[in-house]
Amino acid sequence: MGIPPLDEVLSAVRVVAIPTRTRFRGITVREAAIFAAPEGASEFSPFTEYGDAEASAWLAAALDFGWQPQPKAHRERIEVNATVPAVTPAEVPGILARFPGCRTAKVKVAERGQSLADDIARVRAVRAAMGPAARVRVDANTGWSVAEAVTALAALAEFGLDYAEQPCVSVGELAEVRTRLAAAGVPVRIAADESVRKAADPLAVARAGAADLIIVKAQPLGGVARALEIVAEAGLPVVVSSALDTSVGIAMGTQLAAALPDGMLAGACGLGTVALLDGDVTRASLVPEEGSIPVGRPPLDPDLLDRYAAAPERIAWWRERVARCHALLTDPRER
Ligand SMILES: O=C(O)CCC(=O)c1ccccc1C(=O)O
Ligand SMILES: [Mg+2]
Repeated sequence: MGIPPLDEVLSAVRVVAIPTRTRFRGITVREAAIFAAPEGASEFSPFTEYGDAEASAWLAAALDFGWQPQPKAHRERIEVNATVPAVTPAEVPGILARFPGCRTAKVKVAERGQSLADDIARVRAVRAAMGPAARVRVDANTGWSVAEAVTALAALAEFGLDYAEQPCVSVGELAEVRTRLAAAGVPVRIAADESVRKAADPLAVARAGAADLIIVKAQPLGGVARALEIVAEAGLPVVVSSALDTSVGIAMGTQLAAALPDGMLAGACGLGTVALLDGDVTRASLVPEEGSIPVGRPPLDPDLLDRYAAAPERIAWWRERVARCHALLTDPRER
């Protein structure tokens, strides 16, 4: 894949700072670099604490989506899950209301500073609000030890869980949780997220048999085409997810989900998160309607790019980050 020259990339970039409607991952303002690129709008939005080596995969994805033709879409809409941050039970109905028609919810658990009792109360509130037929998932974002994961998932299993996403940090721990839950007769599947998107080897988890399914995200995996290769090699069912992107980054996710062969998708995708933002860069936001979002590339809105423009020092910071990551992708001496 040819990488466009840095001056062309920098002349296409805008930087936005969009408030979130609810604190998520400790974030209350989401910053993103948005490109008005030849193939359509593209997004580069690694979290600000990520180093350049990790962020450069996100830039490869943004340049691929903005400058290269994308694979054929096999579907027009993508079913999405409601994403429930680590809120109190009283806040659950308000969060779910932003995801109209969604029959699957993914609930954040194991948040730092909270207890298992908080997680149980939150999952109970989600199950109560959605009814017995809904699918309920949890995402611990590596927050548990093996022992904590087994205890927590045995307790949460009473609410009927579709799967538990990344209960622990390492591939070895995921495998152990999976084995211990099976031995204890606890019917909870394990999904790998960080073990795919942050690992030097995204296929290690599949090779080790450490998960029942994998979460794939286009930006951290280096783009739609690379993510499709990983899916094909992993041979496990897939849920496509995002990283709290604007509708432009979500569009990259819909492109990936729509390109997957039938039968690979393990249910609703985690692509409904524009509903958690208090703004966007397009008037055609990819927010859930009747439980799904459309596949496609929404046009950038110049007024919204102005309204959410980041402060000058943040724009400079992002432009320098783009330049450093671009160098990592193009200059062999940087490897
Ligand atoms: O999968 C979803 O429902 C939404 C995306 C999500 O949870 C997320 C968003 C930002 C950073 C990390 C994660 C994650 O899946 O761990
Ligand atoms: Mg996750």
